[in-house]
Amino acid sequence: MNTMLAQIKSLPKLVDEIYPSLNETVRQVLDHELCLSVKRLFLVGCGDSHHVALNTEYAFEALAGVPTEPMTAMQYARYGAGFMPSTGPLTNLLIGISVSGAVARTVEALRMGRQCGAVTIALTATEGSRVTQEAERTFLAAAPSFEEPPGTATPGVRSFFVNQLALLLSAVRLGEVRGRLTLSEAETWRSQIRRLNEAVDWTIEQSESQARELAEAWKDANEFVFVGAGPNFGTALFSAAKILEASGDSALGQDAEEWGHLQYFARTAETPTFFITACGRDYSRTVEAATAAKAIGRRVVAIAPNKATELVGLSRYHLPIAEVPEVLSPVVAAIPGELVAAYRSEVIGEPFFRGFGGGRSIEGGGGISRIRTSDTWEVWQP
Ligand SMILES: O=P(O)(O)OC[C@H]1O[C@](O)(CO)[C@@H](O)[C@@H]1O
Repeated sequence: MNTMLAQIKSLPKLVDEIYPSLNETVRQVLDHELCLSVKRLFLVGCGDSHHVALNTEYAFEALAGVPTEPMTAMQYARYGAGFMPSTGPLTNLLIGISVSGAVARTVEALRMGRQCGAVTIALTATEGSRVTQEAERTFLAAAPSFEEPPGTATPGVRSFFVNQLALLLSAVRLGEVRGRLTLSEAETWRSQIRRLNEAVDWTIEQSESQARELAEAWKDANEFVFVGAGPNFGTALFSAAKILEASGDSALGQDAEEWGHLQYFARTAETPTFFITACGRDYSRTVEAATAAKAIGRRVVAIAPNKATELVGLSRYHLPIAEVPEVLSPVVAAIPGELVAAYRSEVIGEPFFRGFGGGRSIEGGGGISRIRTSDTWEVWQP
């Protein structure tokens, strides 16, 4: 049984299961006083929890009008927190994102943010976890548990999806209370978020067979590149992360402009290169980059809506995503990469996370990599 595929296919129902409680929690955590006073927002986390911050920066800026900085937990904790502008109480808002609530660097980021005067919120699936002890407020957002054979570790897609919805609803809430959105505009955004279940369902149905075919046809590939911009730069990083976790292949997420400055010069001609776009502000540059990629022999794939005819025309495979506003598009755009990763692992017979062998260990969330027990700033500070 491919548990990653099963998780992907559970996503449309997950919207129905969690939407009402998420919406309620957003209202409680983001009260009027905070919504009105905040001047800037820092979104921090590690891995998928960093990618979701990149996915939603655009929503906070466009829908809520709040300047937003998505940062890795490391960058914020050690190089950001101490340099936030001193604009007074309740003006710097820090949301530390950690599904497990136990990742040391995100705990440290929340601690440093609080010490430096930010309002701190822990967005987590784990009640009572370390991040909740560090932050002033907790935003609990958990996917209902998913039946899996005992001892199975599956690359996470459900928790990431829940966090995408939680942050998009937070952006709408901020926009509504701050008067950036009218009540009826806010309701329209909420109902579009609510209906993402249909868009996700459609995307899975339309892209699954192409994802499987591509995984079988390109067994020989030993590297995968995902390219995206704006909110879908995070999708590119996340898609590469799923390949690394699922099949262990070298995989890279890159910005659509940066690709032309860097990967364009990579020696291996036929690297599968996936261009992810919702046909938004990025589209003209994405088509230019894909044109160049095709010209130098890359195996080009489009992860895009059907209306992306120019991009699709350049591509060997098209994994269609539903047409939704660009600001919401990472919710659907993450699906094809997840499907490719799930099938790639199956086709080459590679266990998820390398079965945590070769010196790796699952306990402590990564064992020797010390993602949960790493020394924090106070311990090593000179
Ligand atoms: O959201 P969390 O629990 O802080 O985890 C962050 C990252 O660390 C891992 O749990 C393990 O590397 C990833 O799955 C995740 O992307």
